[in-house]
Amino acid sequence: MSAPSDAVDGAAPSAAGLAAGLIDAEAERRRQQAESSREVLFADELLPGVGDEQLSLRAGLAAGGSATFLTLTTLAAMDELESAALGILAPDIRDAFGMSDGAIVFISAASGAFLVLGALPMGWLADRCRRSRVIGWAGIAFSAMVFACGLAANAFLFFLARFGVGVAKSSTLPVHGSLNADTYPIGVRGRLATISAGAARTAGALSPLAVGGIATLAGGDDGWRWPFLILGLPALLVAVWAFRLPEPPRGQHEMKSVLGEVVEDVKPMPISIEAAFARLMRIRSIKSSIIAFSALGFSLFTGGVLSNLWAEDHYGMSTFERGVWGSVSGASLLLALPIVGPWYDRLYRLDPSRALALLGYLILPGAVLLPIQWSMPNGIAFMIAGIPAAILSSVTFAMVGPVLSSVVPYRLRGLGSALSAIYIFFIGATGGALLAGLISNAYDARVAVLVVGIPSTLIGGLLVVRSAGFIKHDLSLVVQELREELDERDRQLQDPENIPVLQVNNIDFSYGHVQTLFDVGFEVRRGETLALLGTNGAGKSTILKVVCGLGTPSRGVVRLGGRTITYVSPEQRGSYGVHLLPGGKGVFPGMTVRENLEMAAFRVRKDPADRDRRFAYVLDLFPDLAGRQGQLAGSMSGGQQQMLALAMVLMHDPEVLLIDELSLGLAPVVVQDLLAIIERLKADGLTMVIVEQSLNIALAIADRAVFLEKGQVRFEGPARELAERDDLARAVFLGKEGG
Ligand SMILES: Nc1ncnc2c1ncn2[C@@H]1O[C@H](COP(=O)(O)OP(=O)(O)OP(=O)(O)O)[C@@H](O)[C@H]1O
Repeated sequence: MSAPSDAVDGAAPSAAGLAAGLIDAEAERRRQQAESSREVLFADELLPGVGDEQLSLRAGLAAGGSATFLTLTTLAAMDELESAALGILAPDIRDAFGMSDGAIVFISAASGAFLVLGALPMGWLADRCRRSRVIGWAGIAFSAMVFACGLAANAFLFFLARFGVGVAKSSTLPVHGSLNADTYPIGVRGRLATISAGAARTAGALSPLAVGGIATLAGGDDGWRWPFLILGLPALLVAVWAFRLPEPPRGQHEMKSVLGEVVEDVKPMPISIEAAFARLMRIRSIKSSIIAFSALGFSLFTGGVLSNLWAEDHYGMSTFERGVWGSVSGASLLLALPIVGPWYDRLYRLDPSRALALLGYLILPGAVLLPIQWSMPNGIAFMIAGIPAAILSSVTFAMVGPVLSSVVPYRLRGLGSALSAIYIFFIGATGGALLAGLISNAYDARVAVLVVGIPSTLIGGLLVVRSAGFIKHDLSLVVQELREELDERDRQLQDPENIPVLQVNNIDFSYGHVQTLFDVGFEVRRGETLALLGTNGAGKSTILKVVCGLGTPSRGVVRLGGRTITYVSPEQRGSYGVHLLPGGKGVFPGMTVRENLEMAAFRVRKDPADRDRRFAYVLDLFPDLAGRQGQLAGSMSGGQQQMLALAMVLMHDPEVLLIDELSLGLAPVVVQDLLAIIERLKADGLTMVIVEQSLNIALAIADRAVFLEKGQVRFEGPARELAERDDLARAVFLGKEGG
């Protein structure tokens, strides 16, 4: 039941009846929304990577060639070696530069924040450029900055060098993750991630020995510099080799698993970071796991440094002793990784939600293990007791990559990983470092670890378990999107002359938590005028926002001339010819008509011939405005201002013109003038989508109509057929103005 249809029936509903109706309608909307957010559209075996044949590691590696994996793993191992070096050398660097505990904890963990600065551009590059090049250049920068750490003359220069290392390292998560996911089949992602983490850990485990050994051998106050100076060279060699790695088609393994073939987008449209992030944060399994892993980051990143400081200050352990125990801890993780990787891959093939839940259950015991470790009576017991918690958190962190690769839309892999890097390292690592640094300075390292570590482990574990409940739904959306792409590709191949100018397919859209569009879809052909009709609040204006890029849908695709523009920015869509005339006042009232039009011609200010052509066209179309060019826009009538707003949007020479509320609030005589102009635009071949409250006006101008109710399409077809649908037509305002 809805208020508008009651009103049309002519019955005067009571206030209580209206309120009950609204409550019912809201309850129905919530039910529909809850259903659509968990609904699994396809059987398990149709989801990417689920129910596939078991794949041996060797076959998986052979499918993409082992060079990529080996190179990326070596680079990741060097990252880890370098990070571990910092943890081990922290007390020496602190003493060399006369810093406090808080300062060295902050500098070590703040690489996380520096890493975030690079993550966005790296993710953006990963989604649009050849990834091997990005990896090569980032590797070169990394080796240079590591070298600079060893040469730093004071604490500030050391801080700057750490900044450089952090930014250079930021390619690891977005670019390596994206390249690995597109190079190797889904069935081996868990194992590859654990091998990579294992190699990194081996480097990390050897690092304390190597780093401690080199620093002790070099001796003196400056011994800590040598490990940095020596590491720079091999990092440089691997980076140069990385330029030679092959570039696989994006999303190829999801496509092979779901469609049996690869549909390659050869000239993809540029992706807007804002749209990508908006879309990603609407995918619930991604959002929950990203927040979960950032909560975990609070304890994971500061834990190592604080343990080392505590071991030296409280138990009097030397650099070498700490190094040995760090190596033992790292080595014991290696025993766990070969179990978890295959376990994850097997579970994922059977049921992805169980694979994700497994990770959550592995995180939770850490909340009990931490206080046990930090209550140990001596250094050796302390180091041994820390091993189980370190293993569990590191194992689950190794799986961030495979989890994200499975649910992030393949076009957004780089930015998806960048988003998680921002959350994990900026909020998790830096937030954790600041908090732990403050608490450590005010109390001690133990209080810092317990206050920060226990809640973050609990929150992280529970959120990962929660995200397991959404993953099948989210994977089924991946399938739907891939199938839609294949159908579209086939359609374009069969009938290349007949590609619609605008396509809106399977769109879901929410304002915050309130979903307003449900599976909306329609097409507009070149030169066609489509009317969007519906009751108040049905979602008509929202559709226009989605088409012009002011809103990012949580599902579905928008295409312009057959090319996907779902993640393209509004400005860029404007340059491709999609323009919106918003409802309400669309002019600058304090400027003259001429100045308003000049503002609209800003884009072509450097091309006087084109600018003059547009002026001539618009002034010819609106002779009344031609005579009022010196008049202030605000002093004109509502109808004249609407004409000026239309003239301004036409100055952009649109290919698709979207008009919100064409006739709302205008006098009948003005509406007649407007309709004459719309007729002329139609005759000139302009494609238009017009939101219109009046059925009569819609019938007068539109070739086809889409009727919406409560965010769903109830009718799509020739406008005159809508007039014959009594049930729908009654719900629309029968236009006072037009007719
Ligand atoms: N910025 C916003 N934030 C939150 N909710 C919004 C926002 N804009 C619109 N809505 C809600 O979204 C739903 C669809 O609104 P929309 O404006 O798209 O409908 P419409 O069909 O154009 O209606 P009308 O003809 O009344 O403008 C409505 O329930 C509206 O209240």
